[in-house]
Amino acid sequence: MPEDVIEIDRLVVRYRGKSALDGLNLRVPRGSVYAFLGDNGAGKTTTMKILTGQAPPDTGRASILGLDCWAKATELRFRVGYMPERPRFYEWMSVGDIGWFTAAFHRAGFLERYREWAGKLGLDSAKRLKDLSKGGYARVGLALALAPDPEVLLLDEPTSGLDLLTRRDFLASLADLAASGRTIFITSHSIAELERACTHVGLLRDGQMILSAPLEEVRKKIRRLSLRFTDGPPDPSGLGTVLERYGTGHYWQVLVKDPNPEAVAALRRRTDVSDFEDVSVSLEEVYAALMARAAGPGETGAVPMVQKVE
Ligand SMILES: Nc1ncnc2c1ncn2[C@@H]1O[C@H](COP(=O)(O)OP(=O)(O)OP(=O)(O)O)[C@@H](O)[C@H]1O
Repeated sequence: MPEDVIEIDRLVVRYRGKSALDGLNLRVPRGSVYAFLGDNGAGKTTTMKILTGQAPPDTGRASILGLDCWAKATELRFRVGYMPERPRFYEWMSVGDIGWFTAAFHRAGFLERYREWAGKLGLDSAKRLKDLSKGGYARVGLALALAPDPEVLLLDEPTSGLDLLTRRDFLASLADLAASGRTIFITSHSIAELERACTHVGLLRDGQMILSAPLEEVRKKIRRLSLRFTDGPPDPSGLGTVLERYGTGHYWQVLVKDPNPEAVAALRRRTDVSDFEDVSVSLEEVYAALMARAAGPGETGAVPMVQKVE
C-alpha cells in the first residue's frame, strides 16, 4: 500500500494579504525523490517554511509522517533533515565544530554521521566556516541535514554553489537514500539534473500545483507527435490537450497532454503520413510548456504557438 509521507491539504499562506500559497494540495509517497519545481516566487520556500514548522499556515494543513508540521515541529526535527536555501552558521566555528555543536541538539550517532558525510563531501574539518567557498558552505548544510539519519529530507536548492562533479555525486546519492526507504523532497532550478535523480515531479505556479505525478507517468502523459504529410496538415482537435504546435512545409509536430490513443492511431494510419514519431519529452520541455499554458490568456486554454502550422 503506498503511503504518503508528506501530506498538504488546501494550504493557504498570505503575506500582507497577498497569497504566497493559494490552496496548495500535495502528496509525497514514501521512498520517492520528489522534485518540487516552480519559477521564482512560485511559493517553494514558503512551502518549505511550513513543512519545517517555521511558521503556521493561515488555513489548511501540512503534515509529515502523520504529524502536524506546526504543532509537532519539535518531534519532527529528529525525523526530518532540512537544508535551507541559504544556510547560516556561526562563522567563527570550524567545519568540525559546527557538527559537534549541532550534535548536542540531536540523538546519538549524529556526530559520527556528520563526520562521515563531511568527509564524503570533501570538507576539511579544520577549516573555518568563514573561509569556505559558497559550495563548501552548502556542503556543510547538506552534511548537517543528513547527519540525523532522517526518514525525510527537505532540500531547498541543495546543489546551488556546488561544482558539477559534486552535484552529480550528490544527486546520485539521493537514489541510494531513497532506496533505503527515505523520502526526499527537493527544490532546484536545475531541472535537467533533477530529472536524472527524481522519481516524482510537482510543478508549482502562483501557490498552486499545476502537475504532480510520478516521472514515468509524466513521460506517458505528455508526448511529442511528429510526422510528414502530403495532403494537408492534420487537425489536432481530438488528439488530447495540445500544449504546443509547430510546423513548417510538410512537417508537423505537436506537444500533447493526455493523448487519445485512438486519435493518435488514426493519425499514424493516414496514408499520406510518413516518418510518424510518438516520443516522450524532457522534463524541461514539459515544464516550459505547462508553465506557458498556465500563463496563457484567461480560461480559454489557448495553445502557445511555437510557430504557426502552415
Ligand atoms: N516574508 C515575506 N514577506 C512578503 N512577501 C513574501 C515573503 N516571503 C515570500 N513572499 C512572497 O511570497 C511569494 C512566494 O515566495 P517564495 O519565496 O515562497 O517563492 P519561491 O518559489 O521560493 O521563489 P524563489 O525560487 O525565487 O526562491 C512571492 O511573491 C514572494 O514575494
